[in-house]
Amino acid sequence: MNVFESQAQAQNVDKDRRQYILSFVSYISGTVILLYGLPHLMSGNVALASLLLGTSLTFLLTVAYYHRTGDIDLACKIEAVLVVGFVLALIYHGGHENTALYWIFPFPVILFGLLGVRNALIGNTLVLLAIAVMLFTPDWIHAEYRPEETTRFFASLVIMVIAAGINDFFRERSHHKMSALQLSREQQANTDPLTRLPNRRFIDASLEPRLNQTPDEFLPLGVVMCDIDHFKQLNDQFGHQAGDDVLKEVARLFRKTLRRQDVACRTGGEEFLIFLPRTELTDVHIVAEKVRAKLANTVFPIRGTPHRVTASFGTAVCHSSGELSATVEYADEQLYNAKKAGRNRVV
Ligand SMILES: Nc1nc2c(ncn2[C@@H]2O[C@H](COP(=O)(O)OP(=O)(O)OP(=O)(O)O)[C@@H](O)[C@H]2O)c(=O)[nH]1
Repeated sequence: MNVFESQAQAQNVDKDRRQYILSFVSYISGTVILLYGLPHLMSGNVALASLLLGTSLTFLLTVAYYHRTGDIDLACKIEAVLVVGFVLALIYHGGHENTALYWIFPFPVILFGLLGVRNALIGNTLVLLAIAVMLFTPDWIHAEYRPEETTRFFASLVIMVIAAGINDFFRERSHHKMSALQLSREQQANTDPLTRLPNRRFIDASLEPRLNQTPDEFLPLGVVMCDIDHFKQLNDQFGHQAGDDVLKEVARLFRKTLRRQDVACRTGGEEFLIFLPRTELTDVHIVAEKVRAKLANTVFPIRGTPHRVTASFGTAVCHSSGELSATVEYADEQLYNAKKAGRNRVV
């Protein structure tokens, strides 16, 4: 399990941005192109009307495809291909009274929004090359542009692509920096500074929301509550620093013993909660027993003398996303029973 969620949240923010651009291109541009195309249909300009109405329809179909599948990457790629096709076809045709060149400017910017800096730069460069070929070999195209118009248009389009590329490059870079900063803040807030394990806040801020979002990834969720035995005595006898060293060593043992998808959190002084995704009670017991035995057999050198530390464990299993708190409470009760029954055991 990815313990910290900020990376995924940053990706969601970026996905939202691309979704807005896709919707803007599809709904706004699609509608404008449709309204622009209808009069040409009425006036019998079939070629231009088909180009405009066909583009408008395919824009709307692409956004419908996205709403059906949720596949933003593919939807943006399809939309980008349509944008490029529309631009080239419009330049070829010339549009209404050969005014096509005036309508092209927004589209390189749209490509940056849909594809990201790298892919949009490649796409825009190819489009520029294709436009250059079309404009500077006028015999190949249907439209008739004035030579001075094509040169100025092309120069300003190149500047536009460069400006949009620079703008998007720095926007993307600051987005990455901000998400890295957010990730590090989130990690700090959700991490116990002594043991570097996730803390109680992590459970509320990250684990529980994820359990609610994707319960199948977790359920049945094994819960083990663990509490070091006679820790006060150890602190009193050897000092707080020795107690801290033991806590760090216990955290290290958890990391070494548990699976990658399991999460051990430090929830209180000498109290830990271990979450075992997709684990039934029998296996929860086996894991807790393995941790218990490993801890009991570990020798802690405290002030130069070997020392042994034990812990008690309470186990439970969460079968539905709404039951997490109740399951943790039950594991706590089981821990109490383990303490009552003599400590250094799993109940
Ligand atoms: N070194 C150290 N000690 C801590 C920390 N947090 C809590 N403690 C100590 O942990 C001890 C917990 O003691 P108790 O709750 O009485 O539990 P216990 O002595 O382990 O007894 P049982 O749980 O019944 O076996 C207290 O002395 C706390 O001061 C910490 O971060 N570092």
